[in-house]
Amino acid sequence: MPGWWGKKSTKSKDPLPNLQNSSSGNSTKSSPSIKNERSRGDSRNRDNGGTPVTPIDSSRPKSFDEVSGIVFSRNSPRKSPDSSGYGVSSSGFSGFDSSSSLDRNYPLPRPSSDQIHVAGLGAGSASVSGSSMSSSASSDDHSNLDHGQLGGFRGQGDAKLSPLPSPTPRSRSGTTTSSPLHPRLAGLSLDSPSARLDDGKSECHRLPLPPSPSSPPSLPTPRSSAMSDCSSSNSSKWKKGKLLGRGTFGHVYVGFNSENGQMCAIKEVRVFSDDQSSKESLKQLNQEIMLLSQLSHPNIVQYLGSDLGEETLSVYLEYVSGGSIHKLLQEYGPFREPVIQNYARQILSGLAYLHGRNTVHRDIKGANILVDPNGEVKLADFGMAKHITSASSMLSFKGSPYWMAPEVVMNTNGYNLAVDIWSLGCTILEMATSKPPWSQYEGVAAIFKIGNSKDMPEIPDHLSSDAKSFIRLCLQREPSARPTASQLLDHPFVRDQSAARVGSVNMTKQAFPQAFDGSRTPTALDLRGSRRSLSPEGEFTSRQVLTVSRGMTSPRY
Ligand SMILES: Nc1ncnc2c1ncn2[C@@H]1O[C@H](COP(=O)(O)OP(=O)(O)OP(=O)(O)O)[C@@H](O)[C@H]1O
Repeated sequence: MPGWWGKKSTKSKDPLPNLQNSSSGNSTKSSPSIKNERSRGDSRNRDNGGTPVTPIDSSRPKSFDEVSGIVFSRNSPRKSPDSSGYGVSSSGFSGFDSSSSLDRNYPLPRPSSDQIHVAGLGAGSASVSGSSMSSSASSDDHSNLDHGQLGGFRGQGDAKLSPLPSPTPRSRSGTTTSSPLHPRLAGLSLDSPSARLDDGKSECHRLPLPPSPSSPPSLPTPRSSAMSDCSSSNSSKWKKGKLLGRGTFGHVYVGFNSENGQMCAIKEVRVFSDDQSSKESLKQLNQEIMLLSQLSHPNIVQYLGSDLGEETLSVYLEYVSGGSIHKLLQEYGPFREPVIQNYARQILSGLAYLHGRNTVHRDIKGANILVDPNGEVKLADFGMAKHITSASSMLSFKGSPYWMAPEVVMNTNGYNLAVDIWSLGCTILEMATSKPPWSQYEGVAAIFKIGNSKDMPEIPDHLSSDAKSFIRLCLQREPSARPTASQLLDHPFVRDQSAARVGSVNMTKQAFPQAFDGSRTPTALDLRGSRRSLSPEGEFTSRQVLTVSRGMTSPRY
């Protein structure tokens, strides 16, 4: 066991930690989870009109859920398993040398965040994400929110409910996108349990332009067909296919456009039930729409449009048929290091792009990272993501416990983009072992390990020194000591382009050799991949893609 691991984690020897006696000595952290969603200066739960959080009966043993007001992730290892930068400079960072002391206590520069926008709705405030947790004593980061920059559900007709003006959202075709939100949806007050569209009819709204460079030339682009055609509902263009999976707030189906042959993923949420959970679902999905609609990057699942129907809100997303990293781990076991390197580089690339837009994902983990048949990795599930401001780092307590950064657990001074770097480190460990760090501990003990101990999660010995160095950098307890995503792109673990030259295709093949049985005919979307390779040197030819995509079996859903 490497010395820097600190003391060995001993399963369940720790009594359930008394979080009230947190070592940080901050009285507000007695129960990190309950209080953390509160905005500065306002501890009331705005979503429930200031109703105080139900006190916990201290006279009996408590589960973590009770202590924290948090319900654990469906992906929690102790729960049922998941059924479930572009041109970013290193901002003065001098690079990595794996043999140096960088991975110990190298004083790394803080991520630059000159102007970070607060754009998120206070999603998830009143309940729980299935793959994540959030405090129930939520306001919705109101103190951090600039509603003038985000469309939302606050107040019908509220002039503040405009989409983010900056940075100007552009589609991959370079055209400025319009608001993804139906005006009436934007004006829908979630505070009113009876909020409905006037006529209840299914309508479409102006949609952002799709990634035309990736669309097969022989096929009409989504914009030229379903995506920008507001004369009829998007839903009439997309036929709902098989169920891909269930999230906390709805179901995800395959969608097929019988007019142009394209496929998508349809995330569907029932919207007009007059219950809090439905409103919460809608709110979270709206947040995801607002954020995703402004993003365009090969390593981020592309938003294609949305459709508000009588009873459902459907969000059309790029279909990533390989399933999540979590699912691949479940099916095929731990990944080999070259695959981890390749995936890590792509995740970092997506994160560098996201962080360059001052947006934090907040729920990076294997279950929220999808993989294409050609090995292209996409960040998904932006329900937790937020734009943040440097002046008001977030205080909300959201994310998935085992992937959660110490500052989120303890939440002494809020947190920032660096939480995603911690979660990336956890995800790399997840890829190497099929389990997240601290998975040997039950929820509250894991939270204690993350938040109150100085221990480093166990890093497998079989990993290279570069990999270990990379993971240790990500898992620096002091957020400011963690490198930024763009800095990490210079780390030898991911900088080495030999893996990229081999190409994502071979990486995938190497990772899942049993999946390549030659049985599957390549699709148009497979061909699309040949024009979308991230790596400058690693562009693969259509032939390569054809060779590999044939036979990549989809994970079982
Ligand atoms: N764009 C997509 N392409 C292919 N599959 C997808 C896509 N988006 C989601 N899925 C799959 O659909 C299922 C449900 O996804 P969803 O994002 O709703 O929930 P989740 O991430 O499992 O949980 P939660 O939203 O509660 O965190 C998952 O299995 C996920 O892998």
